[in-house]
Amino acid sequence: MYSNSTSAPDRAPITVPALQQRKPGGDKIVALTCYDASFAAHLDAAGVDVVLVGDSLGMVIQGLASTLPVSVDDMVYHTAAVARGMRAPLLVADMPFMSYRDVATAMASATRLIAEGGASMVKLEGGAWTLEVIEALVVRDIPVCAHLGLTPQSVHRLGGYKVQGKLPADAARLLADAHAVAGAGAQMLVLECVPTALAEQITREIAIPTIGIGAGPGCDGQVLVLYDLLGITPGRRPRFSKDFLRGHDSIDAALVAYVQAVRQSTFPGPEHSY
Ligand SMILES: Nc1nc(=O)c2c([nH]1)NC[C@@H]1CN(c3ccc(C(=O)N[C@@H](CCC(=O)O)C(=O)O)cc3)CN21
Ligand SMILES: CC(C)C(=O)C(=O)O
Repeated sequence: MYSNSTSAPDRAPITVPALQQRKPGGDKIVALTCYDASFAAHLDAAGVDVVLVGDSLGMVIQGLASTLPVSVDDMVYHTAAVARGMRAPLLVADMPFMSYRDVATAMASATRLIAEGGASMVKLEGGAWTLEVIEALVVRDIPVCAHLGLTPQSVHRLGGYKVQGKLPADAARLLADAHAVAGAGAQMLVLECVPTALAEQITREIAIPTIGIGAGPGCDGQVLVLYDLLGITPGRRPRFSKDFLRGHDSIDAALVAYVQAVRQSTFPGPEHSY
C-alpha cells in the first residue's frame, strides 16, 4: 500500500451499505473526481467520502472535446492509480461510452474496473434502457451508481451540455427513470444539471442516495470535477462549479473547504444551481 506523510488518521473505509444508511440521517455525502495516486492521497486525507474516477478524464486529462473516446483501458489505468493512493473513500469508476451497450459487454467492462482497477462500484449513464444492465451487474454483486439528467455521453443527441428536465414532460421522465434505476438495484444516483426542485423531489422519493452536480443543495451529496474545484480547468468552467482554491493557500486547504462546505450545506449556493 502506498503511504505518504499527508495521510489522515485512520478512518473506517466507506462502504456502499454505510452510504445507504446515511441517507435518513441527512449527513451529506462528499464526492470528488480523481485520476491519479497523488491527488487520491490528498482527497483521502481531506475526508472525502466517495472518489469517482470519471470519464471526464477524457476532457481534463486527455484534452479531448468530449468523453466519448475514453476506453475501458484508460479507465482501468486511472482507477488502479487512484486505488493505490487512497484507503478510506469508496472508489467508483465510470463505465465509458459503449462499454455497457449490452449485458455481456457491461459484465466484461465492469469486471475489469473492479478486478484490475480496484473499484468498489461502477457508474453508468442513462435511464430506461440501462435497467437490464443494472440488474445483471447487481445480481452478480457489482454495485452500480446510476447517472441521470445531463449525461455527457449523450452529448450528440442532447446537442450540448445543457440543463435537463426543465419541461414538465422531461421532468416526469427523469423522475420515472430515477425510480426505475433504483428499482433495478442501483445503490446511488448522480443527478447532473437538473433543476433544484426536481432533484429535491427525486431525493425525497427514492431510497438510495442522490449525488448532485448542478442539481442544487437538496441532494444527499455533492460531486465536482477536481480540476474545476482547483480552478485549473482550461476555458470556461460549468456554472455549477466553484474554485475553492481562491481564498485558500494550498490544495489541501481547498479540499477541506469543499468537504466542509458540502457537509454544512453552504455549497452549492443558488449561483451554482438551476
Ligand atoms: N471540467 C469539467 N467539468 C465537468 O463538470 C465536466 C467535464 N469537465 N467534462 C464532462 C462533463 C461535461 N460537463 C459539463 C460541461 C459544460 C457544462 C455547461 O457549460 N453548462 C452550462 C449550462 C447551459 C444551460 O443553461 O443549459 C452552464 O452554464 O453551466 C455543463 C456540464 C460536466 N462534466
Ligand atoms: C462529473 C462526474 C459526475 C462525472 O460523471 C465525471 O467526472 O465523468
